[in-house]
Amino acid sequence: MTLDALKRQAAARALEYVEDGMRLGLGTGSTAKHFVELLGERVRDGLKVVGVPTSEVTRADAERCGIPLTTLDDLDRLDLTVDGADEIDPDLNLVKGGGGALLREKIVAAASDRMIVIADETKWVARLGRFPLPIEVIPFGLAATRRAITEVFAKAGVSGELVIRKGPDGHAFVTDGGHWIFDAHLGQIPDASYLAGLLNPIPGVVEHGLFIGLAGVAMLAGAQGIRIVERR
Ligand SMILES: O=C(CO)[C@H](O)[C@H](O)COP(=O)(O)O
Repeated sequence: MTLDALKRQAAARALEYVEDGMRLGLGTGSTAKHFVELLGERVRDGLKVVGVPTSEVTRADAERCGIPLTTLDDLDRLDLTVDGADEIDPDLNLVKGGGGALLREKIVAAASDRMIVIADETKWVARLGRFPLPIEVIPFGLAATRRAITEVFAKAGVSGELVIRKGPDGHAFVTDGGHWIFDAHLGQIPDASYLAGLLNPIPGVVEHGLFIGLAGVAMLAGAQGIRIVERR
């Protein structure tokens, strides 16, 4: 089975958790796109839900699939967010942001009573850090922000190259919020929670891709079927 087929299976399993009347956070990426498409089929069959997209790409996909959309300005809380991830560890801490939507993804996940992360088994890791950690930054004062990030890396016992992400045109990739992204090639992150706490207060850092304590359940699709892992 292809990776894409596994992603669709994980998305289909998460759909079983969706109930009539739910307010849903809609994730971004190739796995979340499957969820949006499958949800759209259910909506066309009469399911009543409303969604908050985590990116402009997902907004366009959801609109195309006929899913009614709203914003976090019009809702206090969401019942459930379903999103993909770049890495998932046994505590269900995540690295996200490979698709560049980490800021809105984290805002939406934090506003949700529950987050289900959907992925193929290749995203499961014993320890986060193999996937370059996305750090969304303000372009102003970039060198100062880079220095501050490097200092907290040393404090957290990690190191690695910080590379400004490029778009297909060769220029800096610009997020939906108008920011840039550093991809931090760390290899491994011994204490993701500690590193997250050190990155949060850096003035030029808008957000980072460490999602600590946000996911409640992971649905991991592999050759043997779907493995469901609940946060301990
Ligand atoms: O964090 C994300 C986007 O910002 C995605 O959820 C993450 O990159 C996984 O994407 P995919 O499902 O395509 O592997």
